[in-house]
Amino acid sequence: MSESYEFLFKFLVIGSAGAGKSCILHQFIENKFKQDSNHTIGVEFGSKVVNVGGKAVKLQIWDTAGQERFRSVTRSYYRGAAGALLVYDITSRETYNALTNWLTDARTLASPNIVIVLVGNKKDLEAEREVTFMEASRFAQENELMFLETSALTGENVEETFLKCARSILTKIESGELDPERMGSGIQYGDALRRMHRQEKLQPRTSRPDCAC
Ligand SMILES: Nc1nc2c(ncn2[C@@H]2O[C@H](COP(=O)(O)OP(=O)(O)OP(=O)(O)O)[C@@H](O)[C@H]2O)c(=O)[nH]1
Repeated sequence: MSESYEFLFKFLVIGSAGAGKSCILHQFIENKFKQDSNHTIGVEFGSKVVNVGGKAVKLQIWDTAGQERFRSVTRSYYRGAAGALLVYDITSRETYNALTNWLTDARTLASPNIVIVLVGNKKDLEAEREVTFMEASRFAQENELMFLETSALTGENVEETFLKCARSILTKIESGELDPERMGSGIQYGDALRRMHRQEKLQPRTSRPDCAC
């Protein structure tokens, strides 16, 4: 598959251990459920080119360990992320209660303009649910987050979650709210756009046909 893309966005996947972060990433990239997922040691990486409103966007995704003992390592990956998936497990109130801490880390350590999607995972385990959709939805609203429930097992809403985050970033670039050229924006131009910008810089459009000077 061609690796040609217009933008590259750096994404983080954060949240408590066992929430299903690695399984979500695996489902997104491989289109299948990761059997026997072990705890992530430090950070893992994946990437995929997606179509966002007709534009090819490469998502460079860093899947971080949820375990406390890796916190100092994972924190060093937050810088310069354009988007984040903040994951909890709908069958574990403990992972939901930890969201505020994860959110504080994301907002202080990553780019201040980071786009965050709250993800309630394990939607397939309805009978074991401990956190209602309404409750999490309210939390998302209060904290200006987008919100979706997913199942890494069935694949429900997994791709939609990444696309939702990418779409929001792209909209902000197009409206001028996000500047891809700002250091640490977590956004890079792909080859075609980079060439165009370089050319514009080399050949500034100074001569105007209607100009008498
Ligand atoms: N039923 C169900 N189980 C899931 C789902 N997603 C993950 N799991 C299970 O939850 C457990 C933890 O999943 P992981 O993806 O390893 O969790 P993690 O958030 O990456 O954990 P850390 O790497 O320790 O931070 C595994 O046993 C998975 O099989 C899901 O959507 N549904």
